[in-house]
Amino acid sequence: MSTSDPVINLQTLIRCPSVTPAEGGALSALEAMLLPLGFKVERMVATEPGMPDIENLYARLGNKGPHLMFAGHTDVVPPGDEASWSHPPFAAMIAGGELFGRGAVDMKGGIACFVAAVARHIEKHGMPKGSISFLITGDEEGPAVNGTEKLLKWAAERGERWDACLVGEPTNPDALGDMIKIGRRGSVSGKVSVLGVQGHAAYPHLADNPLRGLLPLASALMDPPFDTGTDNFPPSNLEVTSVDVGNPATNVIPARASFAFNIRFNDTWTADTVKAEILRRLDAAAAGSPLRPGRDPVRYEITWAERPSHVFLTRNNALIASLSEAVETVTGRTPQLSTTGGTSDARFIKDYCPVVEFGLVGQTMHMVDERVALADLEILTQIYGTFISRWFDNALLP
Ligand SMILES: N[C@@H](CCC[C@H](NC(=O)CCC(=O)O)C(=O)O)C(=O)O
Ligand SMILES: [Zn+2]
Ligand SMILES: [Zn+2]
Repeated sequence: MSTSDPVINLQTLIRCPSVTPAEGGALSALEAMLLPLGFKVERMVATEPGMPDIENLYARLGNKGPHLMFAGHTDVVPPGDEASWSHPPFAAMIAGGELFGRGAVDMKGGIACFVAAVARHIEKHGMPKGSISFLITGDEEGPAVNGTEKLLKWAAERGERWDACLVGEPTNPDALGDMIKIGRRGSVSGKVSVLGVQGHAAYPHLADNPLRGLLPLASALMDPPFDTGTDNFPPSNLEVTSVDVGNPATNVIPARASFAFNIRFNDTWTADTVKAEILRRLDAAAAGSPLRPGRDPVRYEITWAERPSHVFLTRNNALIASLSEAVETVTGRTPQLSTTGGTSDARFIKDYCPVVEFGLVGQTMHMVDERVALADLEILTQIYGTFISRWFDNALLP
């Protein structure tokens, strides 16, 4: 099997229906691509009480340093309404110069190009001047509890050490060469419950409507802005993502009402300081709510989602330069170095080695008719190949 063609690699991967948490044959297909290239491939199943077991894969080519890791995920989000797709989501059909299928850009496409780039490197230059590893999880789109975080720990406990990592998530907004991600904002979620007194809607003086308290508390979290951004990060931003009362009766004032929120925060904050600011805002709004004249302060409870995601910025100039130069060499374009968007598994990898992210154009990720231009698969393979050569050359400089 020729693994130097990213289109064939991607068709093979898309035809494995690996919707989280199913492995769907995707890791086995990847293993079959890596073994003939000389990789030592290991499969690791991660478990957590109350959660589905997840299959992950770690593969290494070479046994000396320097050591470059490629990281990503083979799990995909569900296809949604399959009848709405122009081509079946797991058929990997090609039409009009594009390859259609769930995971085409997020991010089986990135993995297909990793493999093709390594295969071509070996064909052209022989074995790499150090080691290349693939750290691939089946739990990125899900809770991410049995995925990259555990796989890294498992590999590190077996003595694995890495000098740098490239994550192949789709980082480009419009065209290949637009954007490299060099860090990510942090993320904290929580739920606020406002406590009231249940009663008859026609006798409100006998009750205490929690919705009158909820509105100023929710507003106080969203405005004013937490900051205006920093040198390396966009502004922090909090969104109220859900309001829940669960009251089926129109003539009953409910006993409690709650709202959920999520904040993406920059390096002005840590998870702890941003939580403290959220509490400060809630307390101020609860005490001074203009919607409750003459009443006691709003009573509320808050629960935080279990695991915050921490903000990070990669400062390894050699790694960033190797990737930027590779993008420029192949596309003629200078990529923006960005920390925009959501979090990724790079938030776990940054604890082990410097990490950057570059992949396909993300416009159709998670959508019906997710698809990638065949030309982009070829270009990304060339970028990854150029990056491999440059990174090892830089890493081996005296
Ligand atoms: N489900 C995971 C983490 C969710 C990560 C998610 N990331 C993206 O959507 C990537 C988008 C981008 O590249 O900008 C997010 O930011 O919510 C968990 O709960 O840990
Ligand atoms: Zn992804
Ligand atoms: Zn995704």
